[in-house]
Parts: sequence; C-alpha cells; structure tokens
Amino acid sequence: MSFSVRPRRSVLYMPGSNTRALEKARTLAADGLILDLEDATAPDAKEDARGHVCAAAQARSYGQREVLIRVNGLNTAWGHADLVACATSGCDGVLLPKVESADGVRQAEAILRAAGAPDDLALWCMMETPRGVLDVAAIAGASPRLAGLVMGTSDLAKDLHCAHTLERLPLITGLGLCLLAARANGLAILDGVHLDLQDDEGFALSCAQGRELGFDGKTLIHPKTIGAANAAFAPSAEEVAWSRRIIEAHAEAVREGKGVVLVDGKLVENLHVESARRLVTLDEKIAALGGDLAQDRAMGSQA
Ligand SMILES: CC(C)(COP(=O)(O)OP(=O)(O)OC[C@H]1O[C@@H](n2cnc3c(N)ncnc32)[C@H](O)[C@@H]1OP(=O)(O)O)[C@@H](O)C(=O)NCCC(=O)NCCSC(=O)C[C@H](O)C(=O)O
Ligand SMILES: [Mg+2]
Repeated sequence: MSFSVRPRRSVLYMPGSNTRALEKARTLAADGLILDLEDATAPDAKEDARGHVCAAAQARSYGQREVLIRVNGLNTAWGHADLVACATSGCDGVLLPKVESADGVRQAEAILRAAGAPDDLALWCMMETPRGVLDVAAIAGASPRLAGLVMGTSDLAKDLHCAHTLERLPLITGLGLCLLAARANGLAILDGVHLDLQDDEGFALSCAQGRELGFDGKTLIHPKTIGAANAAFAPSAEEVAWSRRIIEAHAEAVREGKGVVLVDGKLVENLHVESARRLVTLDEKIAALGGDLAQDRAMGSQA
C-alpha cells in the first residue's frame, strides 16, 4: 500500500464565525486548518460564517497550510448550501461531520460534483458516532475523493457514555478500527482534540500515544498547542539518522545479492526500508516548509 506523504502534524480548528481567528491562522505554524461551520459556529451565525470561510479559502492566503472546511450535516438546514458553497471555494478539502455510511459520503460527493467541484477537491470524514465507526471500512472506500478521516473523540465519548481518561482505553477500539480502515484504503488519519487547554502533560501524552498508534497528526483547538503537536508527530533526529543508515545498509546488501542485513544486531528487510523511506520523506517535507511555518517551527508556536 503506498501513501502520499504530507505533514499533517497539527491541524487547528477555528470557528468560521471568528474572523479574528481566520485572520490569525495565516501566521500560525499549523500544518492544516479546519474552518468550522458545524459545532463551533452558533446557529444564528452559520450563514455569515459560510461567507467568511469561503472568502478566506478563496483568498488563498494560508500558504502551504492544508485548508479544510467542516460543513454542517446534510440532515441540517445548512448542510446542502455549505457543500455547494465549498465546491468552488478553493479549499483543499471538505470535512463531513458525523459520517455514518458510505451512502452519506456518496450523497455529499454528488452534491459537490453537481456544484462544479474540481477533481482535486478532497473529501474528509469525521468518525465520531458508534454507527460510523462500525461502518468505517465501507465509508473509507466510498469515494475516490476521500483523502482522510478525522477522529471526533468528544462526540464518540458522549455517545459511548465513556470517560475521557489519560490512557484513552475506552476509545481504543474505535481509534483502532478507524486506523485500520484508513490505512487499508491509503487514507490519512488525524487524532481527536484534547479539550483541557491547561493540561499540558495530558496533551503531550495523548500526542505521544496518537503517534504510537499510527496517526498522522492531531486536531487542535488552540494555537498554543501547535508547537507540541508539531514536535510529537515529527520524526526525531535519531529516527531520521537510523532510517538513513538502514536504507544505505540494505542497498549495499542488495548490491551484494542479499535481501536482508543486520544493522546493530537488528534485522533489516525491505519492509523496514519502506517505512524508513516514508519517514525520511516526511522529515524532508517538514524541513521544506517555508516562511513563517519554518520560523514558527524553530521557535515553537506562540498564540
Ligand atoms: C477555546 C477558544 C474559545 C479560546 O479562545 P480565546 O479565549 O480567544 O483564546 P485566547 O485569548 O487564548 O487566544 C489567544 C489568541 O489566539 C487566537 N486564537 C484562539 N483560538 C484560536 C483558534 N482556534 N484558531 C486561530 N486563532 C485562535 C485568538 O484570536 C487570540 O489572538 P489575538 O487576537 O492575536 O490575541 C478558542 O481557542 C476556540 O474557539 N477554539 C476552537 C474551538 C473549536 O473550533 N471547536 C470545534 C472543534 S472541536 C470538535 O468539534 C471536536 C469533534 O467534533 C469531536 O466530536 O471530538
Ligand atoms: Mg464532533
């Protein structure tokens, strides 16, 4: 299975109604932005917010940051109009909330197509209900536009009646099922938000756990957490050095007609080289982030 490699270490939500946040996001070191029309935007503000986020996406002033717009569900008064407006807004992707079936994805896809969406407009799905998680294998394969899944751990915890614990054991089955479906379909997948902005230790632990599980990055609710997420989901210098060593050692072994090699007593095969190449490419893409992204990366992100 091959994957496109794009840094998605930190993806920041902001209410579509908050024009100050939409403006501020141009200078923040997040790899991606989610301009939110759904839960972070009050009903009375939804129509105005739609105009704000589409204008922000159209201005294309977010540089290399990946811009997603989270629309309202098609079962609401705003969902259809949100999709039509997003279709030609110039955003990179549309994030569908509370997706529960492959049909729901195909319905959104049909509306986008009819509204003139370009072929490269991506669809992303929030996985945040028990029904959605149980159907994630079908959802993740529902459309060629699908680029990724985003865990909605707050809604999922609400529906499961489970606790938000440090180790997130109550959520592990859901996280694992969604990771399997994402990777089986070559999709990216982002971990859910950490709600307590004063709990730096808990935030760091959830980032470390998310990376260990295989997530590409974390969704965030405040700029002050961008630096920690960027650090947690980036390959470390040691990992990059090790990856370069095993790529070289394996290439040398292949030249000698061997398929495997021992490096520092550890067996290295093709599969390790594949992971090492992905990690080195990710590191190079992070290093290549230009302008304010690179500067903020060096300084750690400030709100
Ligand atoms: C949580 C907040 C409401 C806090 O806002 P505020 O009180 O304004 O914070 P600060 O004063 O500390 O802000 C400092 C500066 O940073 C800017 N700021 C703050 N938050 C953001 C942001 N998210 N994006 C961009 N910029 C931001 C402020 O404007 C200040 O800037 P300056 O004027 O220069 O001083 C707020 O952070 C917020 O609204 N966060 C996002 C909440 C949100 O989007 N929630 C929905 C997504 S989470 C979700 O839905 C989960 C999922 O669906 C699930 O089920 O799990
Ligand atoms: Mg949610």
